Amino acid sequence: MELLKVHGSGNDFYMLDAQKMDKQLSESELRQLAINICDRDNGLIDGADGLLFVDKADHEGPLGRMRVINADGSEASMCGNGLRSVARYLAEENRQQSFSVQTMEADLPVAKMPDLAEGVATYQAHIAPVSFKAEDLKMHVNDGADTLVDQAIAELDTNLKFTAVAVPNPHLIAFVDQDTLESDELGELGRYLNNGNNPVFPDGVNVSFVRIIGQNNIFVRTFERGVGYTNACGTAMSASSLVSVLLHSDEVANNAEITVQNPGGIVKTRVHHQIAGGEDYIDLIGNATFVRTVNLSLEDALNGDFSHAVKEETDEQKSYEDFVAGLQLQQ
Ligand SMILES: N[C@@H](CCC[C@H](N)C(=O)O)C(=O)O
Repeated sequence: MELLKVHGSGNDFYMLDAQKMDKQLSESELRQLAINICDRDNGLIDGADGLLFVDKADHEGPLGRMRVINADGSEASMCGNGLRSVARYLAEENRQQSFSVQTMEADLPVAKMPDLAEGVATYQAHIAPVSFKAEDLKMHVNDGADTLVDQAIAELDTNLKFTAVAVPNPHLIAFVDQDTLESDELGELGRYLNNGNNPVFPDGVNVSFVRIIGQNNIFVRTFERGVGYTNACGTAMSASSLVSVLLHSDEVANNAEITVQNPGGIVKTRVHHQIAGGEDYIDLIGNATFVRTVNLSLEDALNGDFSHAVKEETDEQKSYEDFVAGLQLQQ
């Protein structure tokens, strides 16, 4: 079995192509594989934030299908950073540069973009569908409110105001100052809202703190459902860009290129908020770095034995690190 280690802005995954396997995985095997491989202490090399499972699409149109399994074995409906790496993988396997990828709720357009820097392969992913409805978020706040936009949550012990949006995985977003951004208040919220038995988000939620740095320039830090703190979360950065346009349009503009800084580097977004009606969507542009290939037996991986894994590093991680080091990032 060959796995490909990839990342988008430091949000890292192992990618597995079902069509290159000699047996079909059961659902329980897929989840156990994700849990074993992603473990940061005992997993495959340095572990990962999740497993990207690539397969052929089950209908005409898309070039392939992406499923994303979090490090805890839960499956999510979408993965923005992962979709860019899947797009690159399918582009190179099929010699195409613009196509769609089947995801849980939609076939999403993806495209190769000009490299952000030498050796930094760059792709764009279309992030949609977008919903602010409590039922789509599986959210129960403020006595059954239908939406949550720039409001306090009565059920939480915090003075912060939040906006909840599904893209389509669920995100809870608050604008904060630098001190709060650097505190563990994000972790406290994230751990509680993903503890599996809270009344607010019983299925969990990705929680992000956002600081507006300047004109069309934001910083996003995320505690992810099913993972914990990550270097970046593509859907969270996309959702945060949309909410920034809605609530801070004087600083973050619709239909403009937004720089989104994160602990793992940067991405670019472009929000398409359909003022005259129509579906909102966000373009997410950023690196799709291939770090290494790893060969190991499926049996070993399912047993959590990685002692016989054979790895081959690329030189792309150095290119990405040089790119980030060269950025004039504002904190
Ligand atoms: N990091 C991903 C999101 C992965 C799924 C998320 N943790 C969830 O459970 O919704 C991204 O880049 O969007």
